[in-house]
Amino acid sequence: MLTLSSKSTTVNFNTLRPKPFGLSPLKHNRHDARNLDDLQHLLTQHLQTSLEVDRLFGYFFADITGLIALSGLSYSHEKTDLHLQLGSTAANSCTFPLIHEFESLGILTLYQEQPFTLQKQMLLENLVDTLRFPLRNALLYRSAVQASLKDPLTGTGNRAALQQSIQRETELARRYGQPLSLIMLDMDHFKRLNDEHGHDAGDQALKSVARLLKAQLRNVDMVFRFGGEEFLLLLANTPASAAVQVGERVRRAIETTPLELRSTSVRLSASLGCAVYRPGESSDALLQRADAALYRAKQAGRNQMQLAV
Ligand SMILES: Nc1nc2c(ncn2[C@@H]2O[C@H](COP(=O)(O)OP(=O)(O)OP(=O)(O)O)[C@@H](O)[C@H]2O)c(=O)[nH]1
Repeated sequence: MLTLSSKSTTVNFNTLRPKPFGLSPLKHNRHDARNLDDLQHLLTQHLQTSLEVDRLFGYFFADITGLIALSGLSYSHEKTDLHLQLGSTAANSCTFPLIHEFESLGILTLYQEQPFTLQKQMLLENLVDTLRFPLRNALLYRSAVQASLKDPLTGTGNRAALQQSIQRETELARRYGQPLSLIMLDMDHFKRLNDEHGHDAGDQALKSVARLLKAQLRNVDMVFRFGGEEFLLLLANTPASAAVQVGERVRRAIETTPLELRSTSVRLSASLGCAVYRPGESSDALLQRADAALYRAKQAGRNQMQLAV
């Protein structure tokens, strides 16, 4: 069911659908009415050409604002934390919960300076309807892509995601001369934890550490599970001095957050190696330097961070 609510009204369009476009100026003008058909046709065609959510809304907004005055739109899909806005917000808004077979595809809000007439709301509802199937497909595609880049146990990025991100971030750091730091983190004595408390306890420890890492970092920092009990933190726009602080914060958070198991509580620790990107060096070389620093941290007694040379 598609329902629409505006600032002051809530309209169920299942009951209103048979009504034609009504008394708006569009109704009296064959040219405009033809354009509306064209618009619906054009929209349907455009929306078939992309599986990317932001592009779909880009086409949608560009196409309908060619005929209908709107200031902007916003779209949010809470389930996937997807939010986007095009144009600008305005005094009046019209909100469309997008639903496909009982599944929420998100909420679309359209903005304009003038109040929305009922006719305009109905017209927009018809146009919004063209989004439903393309949007459903785009959301499915997006979640498949995201799943393929996530480590299923910890929800952090996986190795494939790391490859993409590190290429992009080193390229950006090189082009804009911004500092980029990379921290490689390896849990200490993880084999012992598995051996003494079982593999499930080891898995719980990895999940707990992933949570701690995410909690300690900024939104723009990236966390990846690099190997079994190894994580990688990619800190964009972060020089060595700040990376050292981040590393120490993370190390301390792990050290001071014991893993609570059913019958006991286990202390955890991790060793870290940090390398700061040198303009022109390959991502592999950067990773190798972080790895060498991590090795030194292990050699020096664990539960510490070493900076790469
Ligand atoms: N529970 C669990 N254990 C894992 C996973 N991936 C790797 N491991 C275990 O992590 C352990 C890593 O052992 P080692 O490489 O010897 O390292 P360590 O025992 O942490 O020793 P140091 O790194 O030298 O402190 C192995 O026993 C792996 O089986 C996982 O997904 N879950």
